[in-house]
Amino acid sequence: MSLSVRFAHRFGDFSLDVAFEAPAGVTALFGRSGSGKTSVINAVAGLIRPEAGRIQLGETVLFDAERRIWVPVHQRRLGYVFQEGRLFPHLSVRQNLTYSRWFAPRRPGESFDHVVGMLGIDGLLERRPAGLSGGEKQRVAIGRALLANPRLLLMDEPLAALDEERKAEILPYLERLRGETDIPVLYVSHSMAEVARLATTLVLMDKGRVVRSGLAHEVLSDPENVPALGIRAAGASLHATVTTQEEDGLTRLEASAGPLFLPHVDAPLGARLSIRILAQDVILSRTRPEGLSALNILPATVTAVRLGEGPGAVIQLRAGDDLLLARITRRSAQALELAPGADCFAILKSVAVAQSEVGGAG
Ligand SMILES: Nc1ncnc2c1ncn2[C@@H]1O[C@H](COP(=O)(O)OP(=O)(O)OP(=O)(O)O)[C@@H](O)[C@H]1O
Repeated sequence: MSLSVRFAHRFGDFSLDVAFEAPAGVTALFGRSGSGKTSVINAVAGLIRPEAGRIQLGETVLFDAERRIWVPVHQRRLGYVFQEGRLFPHLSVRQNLTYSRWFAPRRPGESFDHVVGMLGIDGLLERRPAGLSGGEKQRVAIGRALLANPRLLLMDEPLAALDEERKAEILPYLERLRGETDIPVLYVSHSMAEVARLATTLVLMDKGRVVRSGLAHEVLSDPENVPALGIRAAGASLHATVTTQEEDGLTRLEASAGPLFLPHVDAPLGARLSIRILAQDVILSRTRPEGLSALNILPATVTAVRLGEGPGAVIQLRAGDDLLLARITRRSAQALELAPGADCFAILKSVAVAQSEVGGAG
């Protein structure tokens, strides 16, 4: 099932005019604060009624300004997960999870045991929300939303209230959800690390407009999108398989361009991972460097060069089957004669890759 969104709306001076498709999988809405992400979620949820446009989920038209169609919130069959879990404090986890089923249509949906197992909340069922950690509460909130048998899941900054440790604990469950459900998930976040890990589709927003949308890995690895993403957040993902846990604490992985050594990655041998490499953590050389402390040196070919307004340049490279981005100076780009087709070596410092940047390949 796919969600199709096209609408325009005005709040005072702020005008929102957006169009995008969200297929099954996780569609992340990404953009600066005030770019209109929550307003898009609210229009899809039926909390604001846009002035013009059309919103359709599968065969169901939720809103059509011209045909005066407007399905009210409670009939849209949406699951909504907010920043705070908003669980009922007086009910147990089990009662919180089953509560929404009273209102869900009597249709075979996600089974209770499946959802509880997928989110790892089997051990919490008899507890009250007050005794749960923030990450556990969010997992219960996601479970409750799924058990209402929704046709679309809306998640507005679901991890923003959690510390890094709790975020890291919950991300693998969201990756599982992405793999196991066939309903579209609209996911608002302003954390690029989260978006890069979870999104299958990415909608980049700026000042009430969609700047770019498409497959997440394509949008993220396109140097032309770097200004919209922010230079510090720019980067692309390498796919690699865990091959050895080494004695000195490093994990060896095999990417299609060659071996990679990262600080210990907690994943079984054979696991297929997606590793986000920030553009600012990649150094380029035209010849294979020797006597260098960096362990990760991948042969690559330049596929695109984007010279910035200032002294910087962003280079897109193909390394095996993956695309990488490197942020270097314009001066180095010229000195190294980096142009599409040029062969070079991408040098990645292994300690630069944070654990939060390593996720399951979706
Ligand atoms: N009901 C409303 N009335 C007036 N203005 C509104 C209303 N809802 C949103 N806006 C304005 O629309 C703009 C976009 O807000 P929105 O919350 O959608 O952005 P956002 O990208 O989700 O931001 P953030 O990341 O800070 O949550 C803001 O300028 C906001 O003040």
